Amino acid sequence: MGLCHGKSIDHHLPTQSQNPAIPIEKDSTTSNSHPADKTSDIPFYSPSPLRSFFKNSPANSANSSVTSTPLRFFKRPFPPPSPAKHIKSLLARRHGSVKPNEASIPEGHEVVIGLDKNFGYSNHFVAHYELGEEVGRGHFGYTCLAKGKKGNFKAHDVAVKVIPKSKMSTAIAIEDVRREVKILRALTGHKNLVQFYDSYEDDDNVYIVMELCKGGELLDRILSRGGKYSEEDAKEVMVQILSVVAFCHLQGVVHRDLKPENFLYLSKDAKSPLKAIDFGLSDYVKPDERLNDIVGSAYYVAPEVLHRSYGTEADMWSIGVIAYILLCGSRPFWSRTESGIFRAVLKADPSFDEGPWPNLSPDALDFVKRLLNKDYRKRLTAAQALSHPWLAGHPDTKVPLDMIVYRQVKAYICSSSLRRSALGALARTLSVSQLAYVREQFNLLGPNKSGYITMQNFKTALTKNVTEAMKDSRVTEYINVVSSLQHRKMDFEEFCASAISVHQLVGIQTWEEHARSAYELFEKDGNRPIRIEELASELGLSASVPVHVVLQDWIRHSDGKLSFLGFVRLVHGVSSRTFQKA
Ligand SMILES: Nc1ncnc2c1ncn2[C@@H]1O[C@H](COP(=O)(O)OP(=O)(O)OP(=O)(O)O)[C@@H](O)[C@H]1O
Ligand SMILES: [Ca+2]
Ligand SMILES: [Ca+2]
Repeated sequence: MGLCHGKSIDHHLPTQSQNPAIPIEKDSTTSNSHPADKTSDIPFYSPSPLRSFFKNSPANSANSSVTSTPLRFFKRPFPPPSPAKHIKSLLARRHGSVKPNEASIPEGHEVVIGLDKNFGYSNHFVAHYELGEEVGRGHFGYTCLAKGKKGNFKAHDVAVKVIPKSKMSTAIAIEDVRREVKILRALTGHKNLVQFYDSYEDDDNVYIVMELCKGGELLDRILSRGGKYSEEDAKEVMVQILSVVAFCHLQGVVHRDLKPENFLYLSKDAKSPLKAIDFGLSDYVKPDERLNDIVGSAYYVAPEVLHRSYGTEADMWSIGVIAYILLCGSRPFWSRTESGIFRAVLKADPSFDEGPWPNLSPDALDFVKRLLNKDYRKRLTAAQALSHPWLAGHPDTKVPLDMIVYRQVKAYICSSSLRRSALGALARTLSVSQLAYVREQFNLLGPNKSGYITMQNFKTALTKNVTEAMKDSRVTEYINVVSSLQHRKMDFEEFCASAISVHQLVGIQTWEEHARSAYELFEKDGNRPIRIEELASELGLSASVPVHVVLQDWIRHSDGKLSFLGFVRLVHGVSSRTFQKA
């Protein structure tokens, strides 16, 4: 669990102004000298031994003379954040009385009565594997090398994450481990996801056996380059992260702890694939569902997670933070204390003024900004991010099906004819390149020879992508219910109107122009005189809404047709709840 205690870049990036020649390795001065850093002298927080793989690498030695580390690294030292205040208490609630500095207490120290710590996994770990040296540690688990003794894995090297049962002192902590194994087991078959092999248990531990990643953490590579990537190298990383996250989201799984420590390279090779690990905080989420528990790592946590209402978009924020770090080498939201970081996440805009941002491509800037949008509705989804012009030309970019499209289309079908025609006008203002992602999604849905799709196509397309996780997350069930409601055909033009997200369009620079030209088109063949009562009923507003008050500006007094404001509000989509909230 990486809440605020994950290894931070601070531990490893000494400030050049203090000591320009310090190679990037474990920095004992920063980690031990700061009084707030209670984690620094804890065995669980020592840097992963995998770092030693890098010690003699050319990238690492070259780094000792790095001069291009961005300004923010020079200006102030990066003491680790102080232990969490309110978030720390949430962590404690989740994991009982476990405090970071108790993380290495021998098994059996905490006696918790009444918790069922039987997972139903095989008891024969020792018969199957020979445990070797430790290769990494996290908050509640440590990972060892192991060799198979028999069966398919005989003489094969694997990684085993060992999670001591003594650390599972609440039902939630036990459930987290159960879910971690279940999700890892279910999410098979993506090349950027660590391959799960098996799970075991004995009286003391749970053992998760998986593919061994020998290439170290992404964090190590970032550090070994002085924290800055060229755009091309950053793209390489981003495409892989987005690809696996788009896959998880389609399966109805939100990772909730995306950070450079949780991506490992399979080998030390420069071209090695990157693998997502650590599904310890992951959860299932249906397309319309909102989660509310605050989990994650402080630097990477999305604002809506702190507001306790979030979905898969929270992962996209974390990816935005990773992208920002890759491209400029410093964190977008930084403070000395954890509560300060949260304040920054909620209120501050990341800086794009200092070097190297002015020299980066406008596409790179736009990409990062559209991930670090505080309004989760305006943020890119993983599939959209893969279609973003910054990555679109990349050879490994393969855009998968995006559940947001399903959500949009469903909302469109349930909308009034007035709104559908307004959305149609808006879609007609978008260029072919702006609609490239919608076109890709349409093709993925497999239109028939005449170029039409129905909701049934969503079901068929999803079935092609189904894993156990999709069943566990009940995404399939959700699709089944809705597809039985609607069999209407839709051509590409109508699909565009239905699939575009107005909230996301508002986030682009040219929104105002689109809205104006769409209104002109709507004026020509969609706008008509409408009474307030009729409008209210088209919008499906309940009787409790004072329609003459809230809708009066929606109608143009000169001719009784929809005003520009009414048009804009209409395309956003409204419900009685919108007005009750206002
Ligand atoms: N498949 C693997 N191959 C090699 N090393 C691994 C593997 N899985 C995990 N590790 C190492 O073990 C470390 C801890 O694993 P993991 O992040 O899953 O543990 P955790 O206790 O859940 O961590 P956290 O404190 O971030 O929640 C990783 O950071 C990594 O260095
Ligand atoms: Ca974890
Ligand atoms: Ca981890």
